Amino acid sequence: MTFSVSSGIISGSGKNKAQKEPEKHEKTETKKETLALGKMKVLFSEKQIDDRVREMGAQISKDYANKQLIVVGLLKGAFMFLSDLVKRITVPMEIDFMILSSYEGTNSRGSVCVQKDMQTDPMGKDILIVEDLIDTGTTLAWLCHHLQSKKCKSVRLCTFLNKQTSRRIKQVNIDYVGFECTDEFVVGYGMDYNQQLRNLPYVGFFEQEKL
Ligand SMILES: O=P(O)(O)OC[C@H]1O[C@H](OP(=O)(O)OP(=O)(O)O)[C@H](O)[C@@H]1O
Ligand code: HPA
Repeated sequence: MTFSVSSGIISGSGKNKAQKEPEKHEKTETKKETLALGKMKVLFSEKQIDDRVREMGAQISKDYANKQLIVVGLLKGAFMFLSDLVKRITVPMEIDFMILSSYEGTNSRGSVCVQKDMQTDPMGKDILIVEDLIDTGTTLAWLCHHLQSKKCKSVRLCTFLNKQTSRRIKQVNIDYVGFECTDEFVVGYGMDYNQQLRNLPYVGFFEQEKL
């Protein structure tokens, strides 16, 4: 697949993402270029995703009968999964969002900061955190710890993808997992490559071309 983007966009500073230095241009206007990112391999199709999300929704509906459910989506990555998932949950709920960002140190990504907090007071509520993927575990480990101080009635974690990776540095208990996922840089269904490709309705990765 070739993917046409402006050099300014593709060279963004996303963590754990392939980095590409912007080309230097004499003129300041953004130059359009076509980047060959390799062939897209589909990991999870729309049909597989739909089937699994329905199953997850049914399970969550059972588990949260008679509870005060607040579904909290972590933006941006979880937006598509959350929107599909809540349609399959049949118990009453509130929906809220957070934006967290983590910083890379020389060896680890330890610090997380809240860019946008949830609007609902979580005290006494049953919180279900909805995430697109867990990689190092930093984001969810930090959030669990953070919510412990908020006197929630319960906190459970739901992730669409659980990456099988040696980069996992924080062990977190995940209550609901959509799919176990190989250690590829995945895109689509909310997940990005330098902020692009979130809109793909399936999950894929770019196969490295053999030399
Ligand atoms: O387990 P971790 O190593 O903490 O990584 C997982 C987080 O990283 C990605 O978010 P990102 O910060 O790229 O933001 P995004 O959701 O806006 O894509 C992903 O969406 C998870 O939230
Ligand atoms: O595989 C990934 N895709 C998108 N964003 C990510 N952040 C960590 N891993 C990934």
